[in-house]
Amino acid sequence: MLSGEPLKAALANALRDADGLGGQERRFAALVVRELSRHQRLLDLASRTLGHPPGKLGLKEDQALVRYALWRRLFCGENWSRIGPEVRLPGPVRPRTIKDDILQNVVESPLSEPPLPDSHAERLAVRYSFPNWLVQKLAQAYPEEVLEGLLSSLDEDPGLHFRVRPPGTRDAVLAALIEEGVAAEAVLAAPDAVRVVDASHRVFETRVMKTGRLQVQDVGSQLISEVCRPVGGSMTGLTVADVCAGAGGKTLALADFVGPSGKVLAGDRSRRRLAEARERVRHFSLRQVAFPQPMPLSEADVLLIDAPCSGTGSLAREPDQKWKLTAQEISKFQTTQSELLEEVSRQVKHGALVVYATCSVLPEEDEAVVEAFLAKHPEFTLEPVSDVLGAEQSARAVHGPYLKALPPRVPGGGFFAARLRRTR
Ligand SMILES: C[S@@+](CC[C@H](N)C(=O)[O-])C[C@H]1O[C@@H](n2cnc3c(N)ncnc32)[C@H](O)[C@@H]1O
Repeated sequence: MLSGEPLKAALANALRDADGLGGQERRFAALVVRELSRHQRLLDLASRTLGHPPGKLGLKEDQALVRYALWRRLFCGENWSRIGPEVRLPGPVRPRTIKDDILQNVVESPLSEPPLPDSHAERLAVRYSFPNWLVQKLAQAYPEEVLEGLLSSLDEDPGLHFRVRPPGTRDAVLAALIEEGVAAEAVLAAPDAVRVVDASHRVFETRVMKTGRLQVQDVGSQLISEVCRPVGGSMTGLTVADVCAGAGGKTLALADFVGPSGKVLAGDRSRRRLAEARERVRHFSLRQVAFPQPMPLSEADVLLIDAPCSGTGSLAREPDQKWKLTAQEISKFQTTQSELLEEVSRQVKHGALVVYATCSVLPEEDEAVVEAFLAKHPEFTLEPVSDVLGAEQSARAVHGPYLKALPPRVPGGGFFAARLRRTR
């Protein structure tokens, strides 16, 4: 976990091998690991002002312990006046060289205000624990009030959101959840989105969940499937190609939209992710989904390119990516995105709709890719996403012709989508 592999995978591996941990302990461990990565910059600054600069601590484990103690102190809102038993415990599973009196000092010494950087962007980067270069990029893209809301949302646990199935049954699903004693509410930013208020995870044990009436899915991600709809709304019977289906998150929604008389063709470069998608499709018994190789793209009425991207809109869920991403990688993503759009567009039939989408909040992977494509392809026309979104969703998530679902107005992660129609 401390060796630099993606946190999500490292955590899944570590928890799989951790015999003897109960569900609550597993959830706590996962929460803490994400929190320490999320607030890393601020925690390390506090550690430095207390005289324990991160680089000077003996082991990575020591640094993790100091971060943990400071996280409890700064973020847990309790009277944290002594080292907690979970930190003090010795043992082979927790190697460390740091002494208890140093940890005691970390949790007891008065914390002075650190000197604030001169630049506004850098102050935000410290406050919300982001690298400077990334905040500088975002500051060029967003006005100040949007920027601060976005950074503060991406610096918080986004919580769990669900999509109700079949589409349009939100009230009935909410009532059924309440009947089973799980408090949940509608999220107005997407027509089928709900948030479970009850933090106990009991929702996963409900009949509602077990009968396939809920799918875990971010609200902005749900909006991407919504903008694949034709004007007028109904996708029943259409053929949709989900070109970058990954583990099938949007494939399931698209399959629900087209219904048994329609077809979803799902593909992805990664066999492993596609195997997960197959499994989920089987779980939900969606016979309208096929995984043809190669994909017959010219048959599709709608093609979704949910492109590989920097994931800057998902940093609240995968906070370690803040520290791993580089500006060079972002420009590589941009190249891949443009190439994918080119490749797919060559095979699109006349009248078909291409939806280009990302979970990036950086215009260089979003509008810039679309605008460069349109400049070279007069046979495609940009259609406003507001043509197919309801008034509530448009008010929250539309920016010009594009879908720009940004937290906190749309809770969860940040997402982008554009509708490109082949008109010639
Ligand atoms: C943003 S993820 C897709 C998420 C997925 N649609 C969902 O809703 O869960 C992007 C996907 O693009 C895939 N990918 C990358 N390059 C590709 C290519 N050239 N052709 C097809 N898929 C590609 C990656 O393997 C990854 O699964």
